[in-house]
Amino acid sequence: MAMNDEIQALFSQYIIAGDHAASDYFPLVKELVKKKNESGESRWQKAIDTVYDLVEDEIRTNVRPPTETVKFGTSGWRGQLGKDIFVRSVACVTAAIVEMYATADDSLFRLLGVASCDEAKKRGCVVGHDNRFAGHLLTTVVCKVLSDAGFTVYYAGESTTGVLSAAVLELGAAFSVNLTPSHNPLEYGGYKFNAADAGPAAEEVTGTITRLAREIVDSNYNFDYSSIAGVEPETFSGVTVFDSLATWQSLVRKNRAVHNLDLDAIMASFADSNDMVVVVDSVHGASRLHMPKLLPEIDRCILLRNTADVTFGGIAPEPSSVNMKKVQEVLAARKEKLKLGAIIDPDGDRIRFSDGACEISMNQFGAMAYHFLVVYKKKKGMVAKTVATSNMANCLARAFGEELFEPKVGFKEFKPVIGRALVIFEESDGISIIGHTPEKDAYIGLLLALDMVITTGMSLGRYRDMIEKEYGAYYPDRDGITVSVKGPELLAKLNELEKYGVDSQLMVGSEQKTIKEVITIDGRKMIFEDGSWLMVRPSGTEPKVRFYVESRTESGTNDLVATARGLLQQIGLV
Ligand SMILES: O=P(O)(O)OC[C@H]1O[C@H](O)[C@H](O)[C@@H](O)[C@@H]1O
Repeated sequence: MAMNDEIQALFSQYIIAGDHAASDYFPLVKELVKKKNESGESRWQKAIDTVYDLVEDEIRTNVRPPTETVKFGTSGWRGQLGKDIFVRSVACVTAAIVEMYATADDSLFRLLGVASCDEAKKRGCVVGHDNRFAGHLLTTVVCKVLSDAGFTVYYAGESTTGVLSAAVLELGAAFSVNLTPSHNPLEYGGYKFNAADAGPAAEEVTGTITRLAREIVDSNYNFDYSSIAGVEPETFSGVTVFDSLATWQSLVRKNRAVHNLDLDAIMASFADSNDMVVVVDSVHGASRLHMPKLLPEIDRCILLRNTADVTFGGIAPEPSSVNMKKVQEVLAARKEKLKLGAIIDPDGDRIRFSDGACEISMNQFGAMAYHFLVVYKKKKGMVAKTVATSNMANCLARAFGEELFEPKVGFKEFKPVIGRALVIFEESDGISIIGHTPEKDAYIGLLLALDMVITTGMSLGRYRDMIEKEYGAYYPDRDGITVSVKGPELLAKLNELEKYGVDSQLMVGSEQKTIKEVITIDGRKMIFEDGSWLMVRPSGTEPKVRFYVESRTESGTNDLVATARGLLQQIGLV
C-alpha cells in the first residue's frame, strides 16, 4: 500500500470529519509515531502534525462538559487533551480558584496560607506548564482569567513542578498553577494547584476547587477565545514573565546552611572531576530546558532526549527501568571511573538513577540521601517516607535514634514534617529535603546524587552496598494491574482482603508466613514476622490497583509479587 493510502486508511479509522467528539485522535497519533519510528520517514511527522492541528481545534472550540467530570486526585486534575482538558474547562477550573479565594472562610484561608482574597491577589500566582501539547495556549487562558480577576501573575512558561514550587517560595506568591499531568502518557493534560506553602494542596482545598469547578462547568460560563488568540500572557494586566530556574537556584543557595548542599561548589567539583561522567535523560520533558543551564557545559555531561517532542518519541514518559536503557547504554560506553545517570519525567518531579552497573530506585536513593545528610553532611533530624516505601529508612532512623514519619501515599501527606524531616521521599521517584520546597523535585535529587558521588568518591551502587552491609539489605518492588471497576465498587472488592488480619497466614513461595502487623492508612499493608511485607492500594491517578512488596532476601521479592497477584486474583481483580 502506498504511504498516503496507508495514512488515509488510518485517518479514516479514527477521524470523523468535522466531529471532534466522535474522533479519537490519540490512538491515531500513537500509531503514526510508531510508523515514524519504524521508517524514519518525515512524512509521518506531517501526518502527526495534521492530527495535532485537529486536537488544537478541539481544545480551542470544545464547549461540552469534559467527558470525565473534573476531579483533583492524588496530584491535580488529569484528563485527555481536547476531551477533558481544553480552553473552556481550564478556564472553568481557574475561575473556580478565583471563586475559592473570593468566598473562602478562615479555615480555608489557613490551608491556603493567606489571610484574605486581597492578599492572594497581591501576592499572586506562579503559572507554568510542562512540554505537553497546547501548554502555552492553556496557560495563556489561566493567565487571562487570573488577570481579569485582579490577580498578580508570574508567568514562567515551560518549567518543572519543583522549580515552580521554588518560585512560589522565592517570590512570596500565594499559589501556583502548573499545567501538567506529570508522567502520564502523551494524550493527557493536567492541572496542579499548590497553595502558599508551595506544596501540593491539601485535600480540603482541591475538594473545594473540584466542587466549584463542577458548578461553573455546568453553568453558562463562557470564555472568549478571541481575547487570547495570538496574544502573549505578559500583555495582560498584572502579568510578568520571569526566569523560574533562577528562583530555584536562588532558593538552593539561600538555604545552603540548612541542608549543607552547596550548589556552585558541587557543579564546580563535577567540572573538575575528570574521572566522572553524568548522563541525564529528559525524555523531551521540561527539564531539557534547564539542564544546560544547571549543569556544567563539559563533554562529560551528556544530555539525552533533550529536543522538543510532545509525543515523547512514543514512549510512556516515566522514569522506568525500560526507559533507563538509553542512559545505561551511554554510561556503558564511557571510560570514566565514576558514572552517574538519571532519568527525569516531563514535569521534573520524578527522578531515577543509575551508576552504569545498576539502577538505584527512589526506595534506596531516599534512604541513601538520609544517610548522606546525617553521616557526611553532619545534619541531625528525622526522616519521612510514605507507607508504601522501603523500610530501609525506618532502619536508618532507628540506628540514628531519630523519628520516622510514615504517611499514606502522596507528597502532600508530608506537610506535618516540612522543616523538620531531613529527607521526604516516596517510592514513586519523588524526593525533597529540608530547606527546600515541600514539593517533589528531581533537581534536588540530582544535586544530592552529584554530591554523594563527589563527596564519597563512590558510585551510587557502591554507596548503597556499603549502607546495606552495615544495616542490612532491603529488596522492594512494585507493580500494578489495570482495573475496570472504580469508586465504591473497587473499594468493596479490596475490602475483601480484610480477612487477612494479624495472625492469619499467607503462602509466600513455598513458605507459609504469618502476618504480624497490618497498616490500613492507605489500602492494606500486611507485614510478616521476618519484616517482609506486601501492600495493596487503589491508585489515585490511574485506573489501577497497585501492589508494593519488600523482601529481606533478594530471591524473596518475586515470591511476594506472586502472592500479591494471587490476592488480587482471589478477589476477582485479575
Ligand atoms: O495514587 P497513585 O497513582 O499511586 O500515585 C501516587 C503519586 O501520585 C502523584 O504523582 C503524586 O504527586 C505523588 O506524590 C504520588 O505518589
